[in-house]
Amino acid sequence: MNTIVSTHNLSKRYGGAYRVNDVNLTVYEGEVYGFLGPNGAGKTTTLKMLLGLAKPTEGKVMILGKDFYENSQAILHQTGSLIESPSFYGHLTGLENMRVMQRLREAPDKNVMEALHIVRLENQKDKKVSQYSLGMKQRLGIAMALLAFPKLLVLDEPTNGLDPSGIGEVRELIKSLPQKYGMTVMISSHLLSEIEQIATSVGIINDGKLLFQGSMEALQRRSTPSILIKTENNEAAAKLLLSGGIRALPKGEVLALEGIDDRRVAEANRLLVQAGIDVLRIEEHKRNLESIFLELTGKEKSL
Ligand SMILES: Nc1ncnc2c1ncn2[C@@H]1O[C@H](COP(=O)(O)OP(=O)(O)OP(=O)(O)O)[C@@H](O)[C@H]1O
Repeated sequence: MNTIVSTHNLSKRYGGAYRVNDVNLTVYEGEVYGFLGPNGAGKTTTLKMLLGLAKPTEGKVMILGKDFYENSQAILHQTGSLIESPSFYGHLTGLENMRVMQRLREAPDKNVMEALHIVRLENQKDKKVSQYSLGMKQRLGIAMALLAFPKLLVLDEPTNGLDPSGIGEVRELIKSLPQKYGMTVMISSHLLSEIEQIATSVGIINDGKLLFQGSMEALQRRSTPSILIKTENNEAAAKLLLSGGIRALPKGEVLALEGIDDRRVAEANRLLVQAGIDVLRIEEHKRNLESIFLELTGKEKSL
């Protein structure tokens, strides 16, 4: 697998504090990489550094196999992005705005209509952008990012301001880009549910630090349920189970057995009963991705 983006100890300090701290990202070709974190985690700052919109305090950015800061012109030519709110000429139509961008990006004529078609703005293309809704503006921003049909597309919270049907459309659009156009997509969001539905890989950032990076499957694997057992003597039970190779961690009134299958649950139960320790309760505690995310970020309230 080709690496399209990698960062090495990427850091950014604003004032006295590190807002992005030693971040090592790896994004492979053809992925939709979800960059997830609560508000203020450092997503936008990281994405800006990938695109030369903010200067790293420390660290290195490699894009398409080259050092970004030594090859920024060539790399930006193969990159499309939408960072924070898109800016437009309100007195011009959607199409005219696209034409301005087309000239800047030296993109072929046919791309303009194709990009407008992808974001479903063909029928609104002759309206002035000042009369566009927020969702239409967001879609025009995505069309502009798509205009050169770049190898790498970077979208910062692209569904912001969209209504539920708009969110669904943009989600489907993003998911189709790797297959249809060979693009690699990075998309940031503070919503786990959104990333879960779009991304094939995930990076989770909080307080400037990358807490998890891997495939969506790897993240989902961490959500195996734990088994909670309550006995009449948890301390003795934990010792006994450990001697049988089963780790049981005390959690309040119960013992938690992480990541074990049904057979091992039966074995644990048998061990306890045979040793004369009454088992009062066995229950399954399902951990969902939300709880893993909260555990990683420790930010329950901001979600
Ligand atoms: N130009 C700047 N000057 C000073 N501090 C900044 C600047 N830009 C960002 N920060 C700070 O850096 C931290 C990370 O901000 P950033 O915008 O990267 O977060 P984020 O994860 O994108 O969150 P959000 O979803 O709210 O935009 C915040 O504490 C923010 O206040």
